[in-house]
Amino acid sequence: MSEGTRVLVLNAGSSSVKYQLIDMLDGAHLASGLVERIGEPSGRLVHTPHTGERHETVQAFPDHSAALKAVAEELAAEGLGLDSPELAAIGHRVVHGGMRFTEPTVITDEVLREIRRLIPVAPLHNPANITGIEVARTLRPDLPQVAVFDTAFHASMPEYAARYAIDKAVADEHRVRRYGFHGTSHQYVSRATARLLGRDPAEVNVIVLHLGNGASASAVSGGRCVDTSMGLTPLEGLVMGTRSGDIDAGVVFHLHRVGGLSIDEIDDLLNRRSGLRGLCGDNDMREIMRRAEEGDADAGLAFDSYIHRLRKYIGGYYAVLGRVDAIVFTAGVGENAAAVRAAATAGLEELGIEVDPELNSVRTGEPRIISPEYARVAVAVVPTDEELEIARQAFALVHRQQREREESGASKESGAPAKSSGSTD
Ligand SMILES: Nc1ncnc2c1ncn2[C@@H]1O[C@H](COP(=O)(O)OP(=O)(O)O)[C@@H](O)[C@H]1O
Ligand SMILES: CC(=O)OP(=O)(O)O
Ligand SMILES: [Mg+2]
Repeated sequence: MSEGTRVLVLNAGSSSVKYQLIDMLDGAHLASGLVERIGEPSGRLVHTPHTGERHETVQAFPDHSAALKAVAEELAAEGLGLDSPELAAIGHRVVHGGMRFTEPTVITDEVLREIRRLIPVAPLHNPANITGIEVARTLRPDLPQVAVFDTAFHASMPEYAARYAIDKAVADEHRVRRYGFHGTSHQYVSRATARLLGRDPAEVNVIVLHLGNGASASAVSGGRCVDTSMGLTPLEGLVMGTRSGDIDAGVVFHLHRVGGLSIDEIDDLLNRRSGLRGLCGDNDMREIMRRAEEGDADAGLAFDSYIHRLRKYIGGYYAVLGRVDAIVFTAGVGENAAAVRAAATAGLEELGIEVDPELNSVRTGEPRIISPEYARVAVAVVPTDEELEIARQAFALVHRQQREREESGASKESGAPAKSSGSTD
């Protein structure tokens, strides 16, 4: 076991890899970066060292393996290579953990098989996560590789929120239930919001709106998730960049029977050609707001549909929680789009929800409250840091296992019965 204090976190997406190297002694981000457009003729690696200038490399990255090797070289050039004895673990974001993985887990061959088995319920995400794990294992086979699951935080949802109202036997046989995603972000942001309010997370009720490319809402009560908008797959819920969110399941039958589309075509339609992109051709909120401002009707409708769905979830989770202490916006759109925050909360004064236009327009990377002081519900913007949360959880697990091994070694030497390894697999 290494004495290292650093964790490399990999968040491998379908065509990108985000990474961060974090020192757990002080939480310092030693380096971070992003490889984009993997598999395309022209890719891009943006690397940001702890000190010094961020720099870009434009070149083709034919696959995830090439991308991760380039990341390893960037880190090595700064003396932060993957061969460093200071690395304690590599933490991986894994999107779907199914029923089984509700805790951070050291990745064995068997764990990897289970993550692979879950590909059909996270087709955009789990395959990339697996590639990241496989490449990292070949680069550092001796290091613990830890999976932190997007679904884990939502495992606390009560059955009545997690169940679909369908035949129980069919649901059980195929493990059809609502799992929820972006859990690492919802967990991190809900806690950070409690801190921002100067309150104990165990006391506060928060509605978290994670609005990135994928988007989800959650209702968090006393630090535990009680409902979330994504379901069996990351398709349910809010209107997203390219995903439809909530839809009548009858649309699928209709498109198949009457429209003649195959199931795979409908899958592609709802996951990749719907949401904002489906409504107006663009999936970047910046571009949509610009077009809407210029009077483009499709962009205007896309924006309004996005906001309408968001408001339905705010209202729904208000009722689920009964009392709301804070509504918090996070991820690319939530952190940056003041117009989305203003529109999502407009006219809700009767519910104690109000946003101060001046506070809302401040641009900073710091967690902040944007509601007036007198408002009953605090409205906040809290930048998410999934990578830091993954690093914390991976490091804590590796340490716990090391301590348990040491204790069991000591008890064997003293002749006392050994404790179990406490592995979470
Ligand atoms: N200044 C901005 N204004 C509005 N939207 C923004 C801004 N910056 C980023 N975004 C939106 O954030 C999205 C990406 O969010 P992010 O959380 O990085 O997504 P993901 O992690 O899912 O890739 C982009 O698609 C873009 O629409
Ligand atoms: C689960 C999910 O939607 O993730 P992302 O936002 O990274 O696509
Ligand atoms: Mg994200």
